[in-house]
Amino acid sequence: MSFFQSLTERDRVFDFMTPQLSKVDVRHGPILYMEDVTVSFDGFKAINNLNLTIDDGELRCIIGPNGAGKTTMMDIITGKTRPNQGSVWFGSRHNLLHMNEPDIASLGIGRKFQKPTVFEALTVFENLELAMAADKRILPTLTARMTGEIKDRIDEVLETIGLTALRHQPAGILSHGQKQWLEIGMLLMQRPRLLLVDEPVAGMTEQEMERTAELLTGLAGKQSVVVVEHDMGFVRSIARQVTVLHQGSVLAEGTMDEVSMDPNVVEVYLGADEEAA
Ligand SMILES: Nc1ncnc2c1ncn2[C@@H]1O[C@H](COP(=O)(O)OP(=O)(O)OP(=O)(O)O)[C@@H](O)[C@H]1O
Repeated sequence: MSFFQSLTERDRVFDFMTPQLSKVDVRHGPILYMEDVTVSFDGFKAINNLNLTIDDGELRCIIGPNGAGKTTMMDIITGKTRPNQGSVWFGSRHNLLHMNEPDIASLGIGRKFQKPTVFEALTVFENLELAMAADKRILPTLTARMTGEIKDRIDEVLETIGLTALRHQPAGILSHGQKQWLEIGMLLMQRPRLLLVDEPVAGMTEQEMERTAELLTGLAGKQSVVVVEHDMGFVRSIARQVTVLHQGSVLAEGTMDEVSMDPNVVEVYLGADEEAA
């Protein structure tokens, strides 16, 4: 095929769309590797010798009581908080402790905070477009051809998040759940390899929770997804592997059934949760 023919291929993904991501090397191990990580705040160990690995394409749920260190763990992965000791690797090539927040994000680690922060006055479509344009690697090289590719990507993401019919509506009219999906879509625009999702179903209706479960389980495989969630019913509906954090360390790991039967977990977390329910 000639060079000019290759330029007209419909399904071609230009290098600028996935430049760093292909460099994440998972051939010999997990996509995320945390070993012996400790973080102290004024002498208090919010994370204490934490060991955690996430496999490529895995969907992992992280649960644990308030103050267990879940948010701090996400902050370490995204470069917001630096640990006092330990190693954190993305694939086998990228030492995240040597990188800053923007570089970690452009490597393909996306984070969804609990509160949706979509641009309410813009349409659903424009929000997705903006998420792509925010990628500094793309803006200077935009051409009509590439804009077409971005439109295709937006259509694909709209389909994934179930908002195709609402594409031209302002994001401000969306329900809480739809805003959460749109924000996940905004992260997907940049084709992340690892998505960190903080309490995605807080404040959602039952129906929205079901749709979110479908969305997250559908994303797994294509990317790795780490979900921090307090709603045990939701965790049970999506989780294959669950990690229970307690006092900054892993207390238990396994299927939801395995961890629910672990006496230590029942004592510090699930027992109290079920009594409260
Ligand atoms: N910047 C900080 N300075 C001091 N202490 C902090 C700081 N950030 C977190 N902590 C403490 O570290 C511990 C772990 O907090 P973290 O927010 O990571 O827990 P969490 O598991 O996310 O809790 P929650 O479920 O309530 O969100 C808590 O005791 C918290 O008060």
